Amino acid sequence: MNEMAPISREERVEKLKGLGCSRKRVEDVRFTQGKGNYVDDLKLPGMLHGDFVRSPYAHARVKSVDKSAALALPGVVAVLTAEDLAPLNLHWMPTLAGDKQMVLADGKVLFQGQEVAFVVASDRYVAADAVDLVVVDYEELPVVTDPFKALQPDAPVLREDLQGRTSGAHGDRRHHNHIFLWEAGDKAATDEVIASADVVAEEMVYYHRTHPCPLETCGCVASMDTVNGKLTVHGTFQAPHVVRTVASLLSGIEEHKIRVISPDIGGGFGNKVGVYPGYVCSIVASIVTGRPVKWIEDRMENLTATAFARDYWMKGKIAATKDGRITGLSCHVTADHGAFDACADPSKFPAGFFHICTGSYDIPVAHVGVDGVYTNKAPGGVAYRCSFRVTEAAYFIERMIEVLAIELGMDAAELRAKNFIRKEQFPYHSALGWEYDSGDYHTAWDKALKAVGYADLRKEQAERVEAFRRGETRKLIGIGLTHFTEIVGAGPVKNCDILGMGMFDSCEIRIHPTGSAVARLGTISQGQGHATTFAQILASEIGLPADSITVEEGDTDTAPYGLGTYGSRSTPVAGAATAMAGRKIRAKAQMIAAYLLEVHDGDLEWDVDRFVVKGAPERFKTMKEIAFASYNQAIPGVEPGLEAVSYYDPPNMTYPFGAYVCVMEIDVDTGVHEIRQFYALDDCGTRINPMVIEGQVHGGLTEALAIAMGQEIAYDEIGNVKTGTLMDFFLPTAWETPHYTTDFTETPSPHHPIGAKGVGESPNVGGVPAFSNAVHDAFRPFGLRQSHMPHDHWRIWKIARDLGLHG
Ligand code: PCD
Ligand SMILES: [Cu+]
Repeated sequence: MNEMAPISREERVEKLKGLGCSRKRVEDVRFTQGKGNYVDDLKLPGMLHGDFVRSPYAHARVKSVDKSAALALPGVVAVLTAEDLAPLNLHWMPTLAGDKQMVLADGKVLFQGQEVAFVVASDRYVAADAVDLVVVDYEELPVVTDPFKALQPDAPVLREDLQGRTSGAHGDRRHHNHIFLWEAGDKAATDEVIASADVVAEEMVYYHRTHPCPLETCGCVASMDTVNGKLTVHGTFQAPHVVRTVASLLSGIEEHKIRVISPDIGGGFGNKVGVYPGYVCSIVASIVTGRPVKWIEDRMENLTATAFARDYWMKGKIAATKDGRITGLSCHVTADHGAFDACADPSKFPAGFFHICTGSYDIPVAHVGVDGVYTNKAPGGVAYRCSFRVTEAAYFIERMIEVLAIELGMDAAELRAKNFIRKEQFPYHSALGWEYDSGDYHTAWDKALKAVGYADLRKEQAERVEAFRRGETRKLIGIGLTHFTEIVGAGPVKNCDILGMGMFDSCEIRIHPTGSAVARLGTISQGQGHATTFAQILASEIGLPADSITVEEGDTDTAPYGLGTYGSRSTPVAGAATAMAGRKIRAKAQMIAAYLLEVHDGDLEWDVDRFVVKGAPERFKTMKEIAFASYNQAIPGVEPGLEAVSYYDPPNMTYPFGAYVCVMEIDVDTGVHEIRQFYALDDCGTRINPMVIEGQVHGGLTEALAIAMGQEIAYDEIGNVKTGTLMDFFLPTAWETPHYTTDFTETPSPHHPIGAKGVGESPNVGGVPAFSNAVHDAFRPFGLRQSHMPHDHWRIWKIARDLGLHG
């Protein structure tokens, strides 16, 4: 009797664990029990191991490579150099930015750690020993690590392969180390406003070079089945389908004969978007030897040779009226791209989406110009938890606002509120060409200031300064404010492509007869929890419990084509595809239900997990019943089965935003800081899983803490990487990580089928300026305007010293 008792509507909703539910992450059962399956766990019969000979020099001519001693070592199967790859035309490869990059040193090396030869051996240790036996004769060349010096007339020529070329993939080159000048906005109008403004604040804002440093380094296993002609590559790929297409174009192997699999990934953070020489060499080595070849980086290789992030010198001018209305903004960026332009940005945007740098403010005119420059540093320029240079943009504008507030003698919170784009201005067209889809900045800002007790904090800070001046304390208080606007979810295809591949995404759903399902997407989780959250979107759309839906990603033989996961695009693009595919399922289910209930389609309405006859609630068919009928009952005019696929090209990007406040205590004598409070309000539109969002925010804030307070990839004058190990490269642990208070407002995206915006990147975009502004704010009463990150203890101590605070 009891099991037949109808359950309430609320109970049915709850059972689905759909949108808005803090459903526990289904992935964690395997991750917390050591059952994850990462690329280095893969062991194939007869598998060989590859390892690189790397350049110790940042710039040198390679006069000869002698591999005889290495080849003589028992267990060594092959040693590849550029000469071996040249006949296959694989000694250079295209980069994501329209440049090309050496796979193995071809005549010279251009950065420390560059790949010179690839040793293949029966085990990893033999390979490493053989690396030491390869004798390379180098002739050192002058090194440039400073992008400004690289542009001087007498700077050494880095890219001899480009000599005489006056234009590149992104237009004119005006110097042998110049890559491009990219511009947006109205220069003449901006210059005019700045020239005649009441107040102009000018500053050089540097966002230093850093590195995503995922816990799992990059790697792959390439396996050529010479009998069937099929190549399988397992690897740490954030965009498996793109890797397949590129591998096909480069190797000439037909795309259906290539299978790319991203297994579990131990963090990506943008580091695993690009194509690395290790992938190409492993594939070639597998084809040559007919055996599987594994290549896995060590930590130093990852930090010194794979994609770095940032390295933007941003010279800004911001103009305002006396009472604090911003009237114009200009920015010129000198962007250090390293030895090859391998930035991961949509083709049309060599500076990514940097021109979101007007931020959350209604700025009538603006102009940006970005000069890309070659130096003797590692190539890359990936996101690292920012969609395509948005972190740089947010840091720039949030610093400029602070500097302007100093210039105006105005409170920085008030200055922000005065210039926010107002709610009724959305959709808002920015001076640099974006259409912000939605936002409600004042509500978020007021909520944040109220939550932290802003007025009281300012009072406490002022009292502390007085006490400091009286010699009663050596600690200052800094209040770091940030209001950021993100831009995530590339496409649309008409604006955004990578190597000509349009940035849509996809979802394919197959409902099984008993009412469970599998959904496959073109994206790939690296820890974000897609298997949990995408099932929730679907549960709400099709009325089957999330627990009955398996989400699969990362196998190009089974998943529909998609552009992968980075730039917080999975929710805005693949998440939308998931909802749309779900709606197709529901449309077919409605036809089936109408037949079963002997009514017209239009007489049915959807109710949580079933179709109900309007006005007759006792007559319904559940999704589970419909699924069974779809396979097992002949329905006139309807094909058997219940499947759908959606390829979704978003009409616009989504614009998440947030308001962050960091309260920091700084010891003037030691430079040691303590974060007393960190409040983060995020608005990512409709929230799929609040717990996953909170986890994303905690992770992103901790990366922001790292970047702002200590993490950097630093070079000395001759191009040695000074921070190539975790002894020197700051990676915060629970010890350094403060407590975070998270909060939210919910402003749905008007164009996304469920109103969701991305969130994964936001905490980094907003976090870095919040931490950095707190440091600056502590010393503001003593005359500090701008000081470069990272703010490690030594640099903070130096600020205090330079301001004369050490007595
Ligand atoms: N509204 C909403 C949104 C979102 N979400 C969720 O959250 C997450 C995220 O999302 P998104 O934002 O969309 O993103 P995606 O695409 O998925 O991802 C990406 C990101 O993600 C982040 N996070 C993370 N986490 C982890 N764990 N790991 C990793 O690696 C990572 N990474 C990082 C990065 S860096 Mo780049 O690449 O740089 O560009 S970008 C990035 C997922 O799960 C989702 O679903 C929800 O729930 N809701
Ligand atoms: Cu990004």
